[in-house]
Amino acid sequence: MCFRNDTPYRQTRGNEFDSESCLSPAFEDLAAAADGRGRRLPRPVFPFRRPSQALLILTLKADPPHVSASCRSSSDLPIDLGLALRITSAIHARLLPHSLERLVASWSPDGTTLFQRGQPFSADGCEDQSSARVVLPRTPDDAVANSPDPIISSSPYRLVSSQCDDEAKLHGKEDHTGPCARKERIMALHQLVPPAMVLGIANHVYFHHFEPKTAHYPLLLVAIQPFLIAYLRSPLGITFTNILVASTILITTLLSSIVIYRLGPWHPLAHIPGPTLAKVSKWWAVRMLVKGDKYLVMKELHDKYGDFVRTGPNEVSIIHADAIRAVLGTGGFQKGPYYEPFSDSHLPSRSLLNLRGDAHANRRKIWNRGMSSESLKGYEGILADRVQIMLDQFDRFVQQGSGKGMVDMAAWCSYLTFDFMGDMAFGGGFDMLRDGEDRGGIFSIIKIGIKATAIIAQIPWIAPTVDLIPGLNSVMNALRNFAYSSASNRVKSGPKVNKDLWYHLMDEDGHEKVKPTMPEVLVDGVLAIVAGSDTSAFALSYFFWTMLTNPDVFARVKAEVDSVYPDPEAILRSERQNDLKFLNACLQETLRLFPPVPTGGSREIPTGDPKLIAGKLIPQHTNVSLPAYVIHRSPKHFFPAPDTFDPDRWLRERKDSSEVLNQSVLLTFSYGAANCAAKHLAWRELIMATSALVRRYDMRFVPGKESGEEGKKWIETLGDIYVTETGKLMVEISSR
Ligand code: HEM
Repeated sequence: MCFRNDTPYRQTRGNEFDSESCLSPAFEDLAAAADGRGRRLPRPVFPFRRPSQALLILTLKADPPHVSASCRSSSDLPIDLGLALRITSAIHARLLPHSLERLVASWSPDGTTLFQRGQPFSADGCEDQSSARVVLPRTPDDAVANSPDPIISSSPYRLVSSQCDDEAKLHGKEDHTGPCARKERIMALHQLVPPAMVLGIANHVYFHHFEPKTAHYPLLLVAIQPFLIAYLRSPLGITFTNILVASTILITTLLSSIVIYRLGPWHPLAHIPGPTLAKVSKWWAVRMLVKGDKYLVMKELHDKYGDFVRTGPNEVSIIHADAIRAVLGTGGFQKGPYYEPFSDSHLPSRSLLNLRGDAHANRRKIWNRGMSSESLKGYEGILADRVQIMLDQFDRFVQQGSGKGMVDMAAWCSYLTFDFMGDMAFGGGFDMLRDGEDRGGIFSIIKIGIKATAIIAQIPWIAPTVDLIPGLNSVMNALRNFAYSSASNRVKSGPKVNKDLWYHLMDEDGHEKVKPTMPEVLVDGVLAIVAGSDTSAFALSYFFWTMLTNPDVFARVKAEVDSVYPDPEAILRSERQNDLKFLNACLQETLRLFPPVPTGGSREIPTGDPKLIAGKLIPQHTNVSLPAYVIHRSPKHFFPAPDTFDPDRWLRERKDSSEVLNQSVLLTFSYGAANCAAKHLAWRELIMATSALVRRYDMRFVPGKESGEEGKKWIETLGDIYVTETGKLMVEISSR
């Protein structure tokens, strides 16, 4: 018995391999399983489809010498060994190349290599030449193409592969680029389809049940799987095309499965109407945030669908009056994942806006002390100083402009509120009013920060991943650095004569058993600036815009302010502010029509049974939002003319029974335990700034080629980015 090859070979007759008794029982089992004739092997180590694929794993586990010991005749040996080698190569060439070498070497009686890899082995003189032909594979493709395994060789890939071989033989050369080779590759790609589809669906089921809190692991998982599929399933292994095809199929199946589930009648929110795109993905809402028209879209949707609209796969927007107490009131729900990105993950503490339950109640207690009537009285001096700087600057513009000054009212209102909040939270820090501009750029940083955060808040689970991307978190870094330096200045300067918000948040008068930590005060200081400056600035801008677009109303406001404050020098004293009834009504009406937080965040239904909200069952983990802008304009709550600026609706004695003024749905400052912590402070700020400016100046839209038409269109520049962003509001001022 002999084997011949180009490489050294050995005659085996007469040595121990001749013996019939050397057939190992282990190998006999494996061989039987390999061709599917004998009893099946127990579960293979890897979940391979074919019994023959399990062969080598078990063969290798069974120790290669058994393989060699089993060979009785020339035909046995090459078939079985060849089968093992080829299958090894086809499936494990990358995993077990050394095992392959070892297998060959250990078959050789003296431990030397009998064949070399890649060299053909023929069995001249052997009993069964046809089946004895062994080609040790160069590549996994070779291995499959030459496999004597009936299962491998009967696969579509094998058929094409052998046709290609035949064609190559016919033409006397191998063609790697021709149609045959292409067809061969396509057939190989087919092998990727079923596992990629199965994994796509499996991923959906997994993500659905174990909702990921970050995108790290899902992204990693989805990125790795195409490699595994290509590696385990394709005869061509990990190639660029294989990865591309496997990922495309996997991701397409995953997305299709998600879409089908979300649109299907089995979804727990299927009973709530809404736009199809919104039901499918929150990316729909990202588009609104980028455009800034969320408040308008929500209004349109509620006009179309009614009180309940499904605005996301797991999100419902409600404008029914009963929902306000159910969601925000006592026994309502906690803030949902929407708020997560609003926390600075680099700081060990969360701001009040992002605390829940007892932690929120404890911190809110400190804030409430800082917002008591006594504390507010203490802040008046700080506020009056800043309003005075604004008046001085405006006077200067009027003087320089020979009696007429031109100001961007939106910008100046922002300077006022930022400077005031800086004084309150960190004992100073901004001087935008004095500079007439935002020299430090902090103003724009905050704006960009809020917009970016509001966009990410639509898909909060990507926030931690985005945070890892260098450069993208530079906005938060800048804000944090600003807060750190302001805080250290405030600590150095010590308590102020006028107690500021920092004084209370830091518990400098020692009310608390456990003093708040520095990071806690820091994040709340930043919150005060972010939550307190933009909102109040927009409220002021809206007010002046509504005045300028309603000159009759403006005239009545002026008359009231003049009569309450005949002495212009007394305007910054707050004692008589409550007498400004019409001004109050105008502010109330402005904020009804244009709430500075137009659509806001959402609350999450906790794990457990569905909750009944305004007559509808809302399932667990649904995020419920109550869009103030839409609620405030509903004819069910404000009638007649809910879209019209009509301050008198707040003062009229209601004679007409059809008139509706449902104050209980006003969400300008939100509602419940987590409503605006500084509502009263904000109101005082609005009254003081508006009355001072109205008392001192006449105003009109800057006249120009469109005779102030541009000014009237200012309202179209409003963008809803959780708070509001606006364009320039150019106003001509002159002394009264
Ligand atoms: C016209 C001006 C203001 C308006 C319209 C306004 C509106 C709001 C609204 C709607 C919320 C709830 C936000 C939510 O739940 O997502 C809120 C929360 C808050 N606001 Fe204001 N705000 C104003 C001014 C201020 C000022 C001046 C300060 C700061 C000193 C401030 C501090 C806060 C804080 C700390 C919270 C979080 C309260 C909590 O979660 O317990 N706000 N505000």
